[in-house]
Amino acid sequence: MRPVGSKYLLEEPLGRGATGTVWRARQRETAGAEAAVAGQPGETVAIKVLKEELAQDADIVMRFLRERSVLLRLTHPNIVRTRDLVVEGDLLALVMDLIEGPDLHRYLRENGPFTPVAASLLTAQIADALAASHADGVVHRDLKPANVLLDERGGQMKPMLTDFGIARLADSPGLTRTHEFVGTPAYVAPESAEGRPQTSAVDIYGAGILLYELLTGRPPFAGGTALEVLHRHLSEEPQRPSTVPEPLWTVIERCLRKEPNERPSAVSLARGLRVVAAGIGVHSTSAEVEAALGVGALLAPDPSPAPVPQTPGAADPTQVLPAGAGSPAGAYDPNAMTSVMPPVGAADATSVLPTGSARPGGPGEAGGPGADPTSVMPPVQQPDAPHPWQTQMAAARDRNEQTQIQYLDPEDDPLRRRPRRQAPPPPQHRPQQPQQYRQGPPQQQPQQPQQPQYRPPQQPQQQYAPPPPPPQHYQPQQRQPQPQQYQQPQQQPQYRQPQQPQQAPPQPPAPREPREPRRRSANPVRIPGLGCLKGCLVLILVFFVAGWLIWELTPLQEWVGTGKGWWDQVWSWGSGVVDWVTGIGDAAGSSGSPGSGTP
Ligand SMILES: Nc1ncnc2c1ncn2[C@@H]1O[C@H](COP(=O)(O)OP(=O)(O)OP(=O)(O)O)[C@@H](O)[C@H]1O
Repeated sequence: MRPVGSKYLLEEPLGRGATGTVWRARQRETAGAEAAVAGQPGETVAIKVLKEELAQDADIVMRFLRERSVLLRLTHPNIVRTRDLVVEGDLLALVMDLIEGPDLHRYLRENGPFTPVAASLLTAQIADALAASHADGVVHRDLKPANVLLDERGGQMKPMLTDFGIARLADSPGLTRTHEFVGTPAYVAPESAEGRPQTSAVDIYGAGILLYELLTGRPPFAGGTALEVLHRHLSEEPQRPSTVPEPLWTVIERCLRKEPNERPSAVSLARGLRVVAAGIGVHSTSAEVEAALGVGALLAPDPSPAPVPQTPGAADPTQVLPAGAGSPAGAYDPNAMTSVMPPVGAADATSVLPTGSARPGGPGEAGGPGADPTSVMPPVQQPDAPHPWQTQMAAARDRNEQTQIQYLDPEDDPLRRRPRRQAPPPPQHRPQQPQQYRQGPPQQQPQQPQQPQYRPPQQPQQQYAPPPPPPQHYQPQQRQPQPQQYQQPQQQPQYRQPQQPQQAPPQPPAPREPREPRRRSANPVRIPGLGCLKGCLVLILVFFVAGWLIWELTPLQEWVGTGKGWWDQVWSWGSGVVDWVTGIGDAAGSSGSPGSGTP
């Protein structure tokens, strides 16, 4: 179990998303005053530990801290409560209420679509949560079934909207640099896809997509590539599925308007959905049915939608401003940053700033280039900056691809660092070879004298040594053989020379006297076939001596009965063979000459 701050212990992972991993965790001790919920020791909570690249980015840490007050005060029966924010070293974490139940995405996958009434009532509660957050100036921007948890306590399913504020963190420069995706193609509003100014109406569009998915099991614009999906959001009108009642379709169609100003506010959406739910049930009265059919009149647009900064990467404080600017609770407080910083020497480890994360004057510091708290204008997008759509597309592609691909010099690639046989060195370097041979095991020396597999002089770092002696024995300064080292085959091969030959090598053990390389022959002149002739002569000699011994020491001489000595007997055998061969030659000559035929 890993501690988070001094107050929490991570127990087991519950799931993993694009921005981090959510853990089931336990409270160790009561949190400090800066936490929204102090909690009790032993209480179970959910903790979203944000990805390291988020936590290591000073901009994001500052934004996280600046929005702390917004996130912590965002309370609603249908919003997963953020209890505490922990910043500790390289760790950023949101402590939330633990919701016992699946998320809506999983529920849909396992149970199929909802009935129209159930879908309407469930979405109405989500709209309630949006209405509360929009009133507080907070736009979710990543509304989708996966971000709706179903609280199943008490035998009923209560939708709980989660991940508020995460989209804004993900939108900051640090994450944009790593091509993370903010939003999900199937739920992205047309204005977000196009890079137009966004408002809280993007959440209404998301709610319309979500409602459609609850009714049909899939979002209206899905399938194909992410680019195609985004294109469909921009150009295609959704079609009413036959199973969707007409009043409900009126609501969906209004939520999915391409023009954000034509979408209803969250408040009117919630009200409209309840009216529809009442009018499409089997027990609905005619008045309820009438009211449902006239739902269009209820879906009034939001007169003052909460704004979203246009340019990803801008730490725009207007994003945390409440709609009712000037109200004490919601007004942007230029001192917000100082208000979330603990006093120096604060005892609570959960509220301390990470070391070096808020460098004075750094990009994340108030007054720094990336986060000017006094600015109220959204920054203007640079003309040559990538279009938000491009960024989102790249991120969508890379979403599940955490591996960073970068060029690696093969010489530096440990996987490619293999022994490479080199061309023999030029003759003038031959005198060096015997010493290099002796870096191999002694038993290999005879087999390899003609195959110098060693580095050419111009590449001293690529010396190949068949056995794997320790690195220090390959330093250029050390050419002495170390036969005892060859008894260590378990050592890792080291095929590269150290890159700094000027460095003093480690003190080697006392070297043995170098042995002369073993030569196959002392005779420098090579006569082809000489070896074979010598072998034959030796063989004849052996036969002669063996025959003599047998002739003299065994009864063979008596059996043959010639009475001759060994030498005489051999001489007579030789004469007999010569006569026989001569006779054959004569016979062949006489039969081949003219007139020699038999009469
Ligand atoms: N407060 C919570 N209580 C219980 N489970 C939670 C809680 N918050 C999230 N989870 C679970 O953790 C998992 C991961 O959540 P997370 O929000 O990271 O996923 P996501 O929404 O798919 O990712 P993202 O929004 O980053 O793209 C989800 O399956 C969700 O069910």
